[in-house]
Amino acid sequence: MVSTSGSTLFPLPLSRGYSRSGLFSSVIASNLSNSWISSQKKIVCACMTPSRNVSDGLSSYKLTDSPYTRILNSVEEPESDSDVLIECKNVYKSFGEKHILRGVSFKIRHGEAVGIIGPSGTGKSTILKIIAGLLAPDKGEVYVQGKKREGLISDEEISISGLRIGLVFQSAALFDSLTVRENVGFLLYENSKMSDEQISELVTETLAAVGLKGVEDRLPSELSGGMKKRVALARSIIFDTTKDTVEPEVLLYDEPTAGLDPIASTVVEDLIRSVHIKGEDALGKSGKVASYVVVTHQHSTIRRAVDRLIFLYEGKIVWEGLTDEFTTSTNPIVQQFASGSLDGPIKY
Ligand SMILES: Nc1ncnc2c1ncn2[C@@H]1O[C@H](COP(=O)(O)OP(=O)(O)OP(=O)(O)O)[C@@H](O)[C@H]1O
Repeated sequence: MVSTSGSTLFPLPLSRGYSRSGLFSSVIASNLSNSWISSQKKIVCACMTPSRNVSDGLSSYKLTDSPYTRILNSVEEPESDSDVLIECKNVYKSFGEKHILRGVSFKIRHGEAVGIIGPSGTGKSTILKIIAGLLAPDKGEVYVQGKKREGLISDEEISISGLRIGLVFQSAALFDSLTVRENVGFLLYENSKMSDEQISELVTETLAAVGLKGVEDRLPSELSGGMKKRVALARSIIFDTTKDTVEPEVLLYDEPTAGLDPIASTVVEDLIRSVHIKGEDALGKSGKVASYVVVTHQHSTIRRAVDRLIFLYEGKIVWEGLTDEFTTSTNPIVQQFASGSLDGPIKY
């Protein structure tokens, strides 16, 4: 996980010299290291994996509105890549002597809900950070809407790609000394021309969309773990309503249900669905998130929140398929992982 001293948010073009009060600047300074701040300008990214069952052969795809509905019982990918938001091509990443990613390739298409699963330490969070532009691959490329990303995230890239990429961290990573309203509206307070009243209204509306009411003036310490995750989600889906166009958005969730009880997990899983363009939020409006990628270990999250899975093991994709196919796969790695057995190719 990205270490942020318990405080961070995405997407985040951090303050560019303008701050409507000293409050946010001082909070950032007290919460985040300079190197972290300078690395967090803004995320623009979207990856989607073609549903390909590497070891089992591709089974039927049933995704409604998916390009894969056209290629039932075929290992071929859709002919057109016009809906590909993010592509990772042969990505390698090492940390010192540890070779974490060893040639990872996949695409994320518009409208997809993708899960990345696999044993601990196989590089799932690392691939999210590479997609988000927080880490650079040692080798290989990341394409955002067909445009190759050079280096890490930058302001230039934002305007070129026109795709907003949000990363929702495992810990809700809220600013402890800011209220819920200030946390959710943070980017708008820092970067938009919206008035405080407009932002406050929008924050209330966005919180309602994730099923939270009357918590605007609370501090994060006054919220339960599940509520904090919902606040973090609200923060990642709030948009500047004074802009003419709303950028398409890809959200990357890193273990969004880790540490939650089963019911709180269900709430968060449904929330993830509801803010997707195929879902409907608590206010009955369709969601704005074009595609999302979830890294998770939770079976309930796999079943409930994603349509397609990518299985990462020892730095490579060893299996891809629909969520339904996960438990019936004949791939011994997948079978062992799905059953939680100690016997099998995965060694601990
Ligand atoms: N910045 C870093 N410096 C050194 N090693 C790192 C760094 N980031 C990750 N690693 C190492 O890379 C490996 C993969 O980490 P990563 O967090 O991507 O795994 P993961 O699959 O998400 O694991 P988990 O399921 O346990 O969260 C781990 O061994 C981790 O210690």
